[in-house]
Amino acid sequence: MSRAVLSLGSNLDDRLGHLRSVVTGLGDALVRVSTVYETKPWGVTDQPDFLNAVCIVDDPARDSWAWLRTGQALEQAAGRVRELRWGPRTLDVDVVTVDGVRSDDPALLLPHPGTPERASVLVPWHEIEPGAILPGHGPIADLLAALPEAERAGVVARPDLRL
Ligand SMILES: Nc1ncnc2c1ncn2[C@@H]1O[C@H](COP(=O)(O)OP(=O)(O)OP(=O)(O)O)[C@@H](O)[C@H]1O
Ligand SMILES: Nc1nc2c(c(=O)[nH]1)N=C(CO)CN2
Repeated sequence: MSRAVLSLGSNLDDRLGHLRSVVTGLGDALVRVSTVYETKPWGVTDQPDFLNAVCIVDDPARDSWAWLRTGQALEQAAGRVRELRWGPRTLDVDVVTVDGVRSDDPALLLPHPGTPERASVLVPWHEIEPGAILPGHGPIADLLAALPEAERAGVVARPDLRL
């Protein structure tokens, strides 16, 4: 196991700087990274807009748990404090998929269960891997097409913000 899709989000402090810290921290494991998107918050809607991006990573030495630990270490380095569920955060790194792995361990749910409903994940992922399949759910192009137009409209590319 080695290849993973990670979703990145930030809506506090230096949002772009936090996303950049992930790109830097992943180093040679980074294969591809999407454009940065400005997105309307889902879940808790009374909070600042997010910057979101998705990246593909590859490292034969890391399994799915190692990708989770990598994400958590990057969150900690960005000063993340766990407060409200779905609330504001300096940096959120979710493991979306790792190869075809399925896991129902609450500490590492794979694929990440929020993915089919989240335009903030599907839009950037589709940009860098249009033919991707979400294990157990099918082509991400179909998941994206099934979302309400308002959800997709809340995800706006920010090509002026370079990772
Ligand atoms: N695929 C996954 N990626 C990241 N964390 C996961 C995953 N599956 C389970 N978790 C667990 O979720 C917890 C972190 O949740 P977090 O506070 O980031 O949730 P959230 O970002 O508010 O909500 P959501 O998980 O719906 O995006 C951690 O304890 C982690 O072990
Ligand atoms: N648009 C958007 N909304 C969110 C996000 C996120 O990354 N993007 N993350 C959340 C916490 O998990 C809650 N809400």
